[in-house]
Amino acid sequence: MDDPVLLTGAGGRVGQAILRHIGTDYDWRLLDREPLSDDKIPERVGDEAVYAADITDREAVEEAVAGVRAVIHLAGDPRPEAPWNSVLQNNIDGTHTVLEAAAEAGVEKFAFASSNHAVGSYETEDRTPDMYRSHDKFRLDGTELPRPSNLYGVSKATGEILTRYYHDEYGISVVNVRIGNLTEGHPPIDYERGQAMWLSYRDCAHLFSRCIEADYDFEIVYGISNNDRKYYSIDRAKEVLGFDPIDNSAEFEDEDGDGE
Ligand SMILES: NC(=O)C1=CN([C@@H]2O[C@H](COP(=O)(O)OP(=O)(O)OC[C@H]3O[C@@H](n4cnc5c(N)ncnc54)[C@H](O)[C@@H]3O)[C@@H](O)[C@H]2O)C=CC1
Ligand SMILES: O=C1O[C@H](COP(=O)(O)O)[C@@H](O)[C@H](O)[C@H]1O
Repeated sequence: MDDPVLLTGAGGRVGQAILRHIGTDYDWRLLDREPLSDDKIPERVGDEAVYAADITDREAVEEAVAGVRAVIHLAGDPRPEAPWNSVLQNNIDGTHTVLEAAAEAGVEKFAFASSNHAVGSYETEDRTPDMYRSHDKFRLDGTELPRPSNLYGVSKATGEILTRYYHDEYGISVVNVRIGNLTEGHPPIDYERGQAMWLSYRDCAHLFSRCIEADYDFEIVYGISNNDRKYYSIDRAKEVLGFDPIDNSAEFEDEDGDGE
């Protein structure tokens, strides 16, 4: 098997979506500040590959990243309403620490869990709710500047800028995945925005496996399923990563199917 892949934030929702679907495909190193219970760890992953550490702990991160070929960096405060102190420490300082350690260790690929909230302010009053509906043609495609909708979004946009610097300065291949709304089993109910940016668990795992496998330089892509409703283009993820999502929130629409 190839060199290991480090997954930070392995115990969370995105981490578990990945491990449930592709947990046996890679030689994982798993890092989370919370101890991982046995049911969260794929069978083949031994204790020596599991790190209970904070991503701001440079020494611990250096140990976890030594000899890995790729990093999927998820650890952080995921709350859209998270206060500045928390996003500064967990999302900005933490991401900086992981990038520093990865660059120093000569990691080849780095996938960063960015967010829809990095661009949430494109959802202006005059565009919504139409942009959440399948007839609407408005699309963000990853070439636009960030327009964060909260301080959490600011921290994710800052993470993207940090990855840009580490790509340009150290040559590490980077893909920023602006993840939509990961919900298990079915899209969010009675929440059009969430349905438009739904990412199913299996599509999420497939997308991050493509981030490990594909060749790229620096990318910003959107991570949503193959939804009829959408305001994020997934063309770039398809083209560069070979992303081929199979779920679609329209399959769960109400009976009249009016998309509203
Ligand atoms: N779930 C979603 O729909 C979306 C998630 N994201 C991003 O994906 C990433 C993962 O999100 P979720 O799995 O939903 O969150 P989660 O809260 O379920 O998982 C995050 C994990 O990271 C760990 N963690 C947090 N801060 C840490 C630190 N300083 N050091 C070490 N471990 C730390 C937590 O213990 C937790 O297990 C986050 O960066 C989030 O911003 C982005 C967009 C949408
Ligand atoms: O970045 C994130 O986005 C999702 C979706 O945002 P929401 O405002 O529509 O709920 C959110 O659920 C997740 O916690 C967050 O990390």
